[in-house]
Amino acid sequence: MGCVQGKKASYSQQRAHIEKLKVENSYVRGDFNKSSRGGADQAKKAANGGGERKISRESERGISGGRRVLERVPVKNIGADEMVDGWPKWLVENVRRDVLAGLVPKSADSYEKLAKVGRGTYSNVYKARDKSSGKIVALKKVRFDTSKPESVRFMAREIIMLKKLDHPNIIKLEGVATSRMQFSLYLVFDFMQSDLTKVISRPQGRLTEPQVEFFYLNMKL
Ligand SMILES: Nc1ncnc2c1ncn2[C@@H]1O[C@H](COP(=O)(O)OP(=O)(O)OP(=O)(O)O)[C@@H](O)[C@H]1O
Repeated sequence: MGCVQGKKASYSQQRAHIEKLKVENSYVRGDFNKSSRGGADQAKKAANGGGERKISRESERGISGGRRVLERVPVKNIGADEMVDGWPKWLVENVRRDVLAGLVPKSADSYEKLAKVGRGTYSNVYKARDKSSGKIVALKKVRFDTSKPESVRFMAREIIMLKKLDHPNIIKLEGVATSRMQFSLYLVFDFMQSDLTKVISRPQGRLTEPQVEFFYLNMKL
């Protein structure tokens, strides 16, 4: 086992590599609750004919004399996305047709958000109910730094892979929903009641050896 692990990149190495790729491809890092609220406010404003506003973020520009030089740069206008066939224009213009093939564009308004259940490095995850079917799903909100083609294509690759993956141990991508916030999308997944982190940190204490073996084998399958 040790030899196998020695040859392959560890989970944390793989994870670090993915995080690096996301940074390089303009995913937006961190908690964007405030921005999300801003987005909702802006959507309301837009609905009222209130127009757009610029938001800015601190971006690392370089290191000078050992100190990080931060610059406030305008990132994007928040307002309604221009839509093409139900999808945001910036999305259809930057991904291959097959990425969205078979996906029916839904709006985030088709879901009732019930609770925020998790936070990824570049996303917030919500438990939500599909208003038409009543199904409980997980909405993973991914936001992009800008509408840079490479950031959208990076996400498109993720969608292509998720669409292909069909395995009982891999959570299924149900669809993609559009957001009221510009340059932002929801990936819609089956809702999982628990995950390995919750299982490991359960109040009953450490897992037994057979349980560890069970989870290990399932991860390898
Ligand atoms: N399908 C789901 N059902 C229930 N909870 C989920 C689901 N997907 C993610 N979560 C919750 O959200 C948390 C963060 O999600 P995830 O692990 O996918 O983030 P990540 O891979 O770090 O995301 P990012 O793409 O932003 O890097 C998970 O630890 C889990 O608690």
